[in-house]
Amino acid sequence: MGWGEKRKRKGFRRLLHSFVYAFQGLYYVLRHEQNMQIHLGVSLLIIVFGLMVELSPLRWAILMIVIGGVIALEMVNTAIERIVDLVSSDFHPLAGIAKDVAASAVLIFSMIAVVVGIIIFFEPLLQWIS
Ligand SMILES: Nc1ncnc2c1ncn2[C@@H]1O[C@H](COP(=O)(O)OP(=O)(O)OP(=O)(O)O)[C@@H](O)[C@H]1O
Repeated sequence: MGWGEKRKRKGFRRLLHSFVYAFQGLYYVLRHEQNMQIHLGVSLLIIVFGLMVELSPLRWAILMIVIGGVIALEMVNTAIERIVDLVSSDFHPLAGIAKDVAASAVLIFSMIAVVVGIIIFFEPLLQWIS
């Protein structure tokens, strides 16, 4: 079956394959991207910390959105890096700009995630200590 035929698949099989491809992407970034391993490690620590201080459901929801945002953005960054490498294996200023801008998107969101994390944990941490 050619690539064009595969793309025409419909229904449940297509849905199943979409999940398989998505998990292949997840496996790839987990294996090859050090930043992703760091994000995931930090996220797991924060989740354990959240369980310790017994965050409220609303605080959990915000925390999950922020953690998911950082991880998803890191994946989009990796995808952009690979596409840039595919279309421009030579040095090119535009290739550099594309990678730098994608990386700064992760940076900005990560910095905001830290601020949101401080806001979320501040009160529960004070109560946990006292
Ligand atoms: N083809 C290119 N042309 C010009 N500059 C590039 C090119 N490729 C990378 N760069 C510059 O080098 C920086 C690092 O690129 P690289 O592909 O190593 O990204 P990285 O974030 O280190 O990737 P990884 O997460 O896979 O280690 C880019 O942000 C960009 O400034």
